[in-house]
Amino acid sequence: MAEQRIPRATAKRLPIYYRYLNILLDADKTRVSSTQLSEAVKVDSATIRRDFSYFGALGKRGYGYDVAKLIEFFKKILNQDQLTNVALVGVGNLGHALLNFNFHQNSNVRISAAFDVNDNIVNTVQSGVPIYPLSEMGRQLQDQQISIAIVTVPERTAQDVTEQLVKAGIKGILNFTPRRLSVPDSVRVQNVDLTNELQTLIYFIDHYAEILPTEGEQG
Ligand SMILES: NC(=O)c1ccc[n+]([C@@H]2O[C@H](COP(=O)([O-])OP(=O)(O)OC[C@H]3O[C@@H](n4cnc5c(N)ncnc54)[C@H](O)[C@@H]3O)[C@@H](O)[C@H]2O)c1
Repeated sequence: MAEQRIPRATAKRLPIYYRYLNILLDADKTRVSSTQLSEAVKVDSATIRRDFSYFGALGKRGYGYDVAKLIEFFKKILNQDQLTNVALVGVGNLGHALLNFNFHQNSNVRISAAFDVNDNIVNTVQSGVPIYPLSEMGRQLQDQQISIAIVTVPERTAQDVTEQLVKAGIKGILNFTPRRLSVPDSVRVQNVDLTNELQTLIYFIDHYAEILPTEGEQG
């Protein structure tokens, strides 16, 4: 990832830009203006220009941005020029869905190892991903150089699993459980809560339907 600190809202938009730039490249487009990008990704053009300026990517007036150069640029920032392996802990309903989805069709992230306590699925391969017992977590994470884990275990075991992940050297956790996890400062947790997202959406539709979303809410 980029060394410089960028606003969280900007970081969240980078994959959206990257995906659309690849669509342009596939369509043999060599350049794009911030206005065209804005219409496609539904982020206002001033925000796009500001986002790009954090990385020193400055468009030329009357020319716009060079698509291939931007892609190369974002590829590095997003680590798309190398495959990032991530682990999944808890292969139940949600875990299975994520395994089926796997990420590598759309990005250079893939789930390369999954862990569970259920004897019926441990030591099997699901959607092309091996499921290991928890006892193998430390070794697998180290061997596969995995530093990110997705946690989809029941809430009651989430903290315990987190502690094992931290012990195994994990640096980032994508937490799907309702439990707010305690981790050392060196570990970053990103919470995903579909109910919360839906409620936020309902709130905005009910209260602000006529107002365009601002930067913080977009993307
Ligand atoms: N964030 C969201 O939007 C969202 C949506 C749905 C579910 N969830 C949450 O995701 C989690 C999983 O939900 P689900 O429906 O897939 O549950 P599930 O019961 O179907 O699956 C849980 C899996 O975790 C395994 N497991 C239990 N203890 C474990 C441990 N200590 N180590 C490793 N694996 C363990 C179980 O064997 C099972 O395979 C729950 O916490 C649920 O609340 C979140």
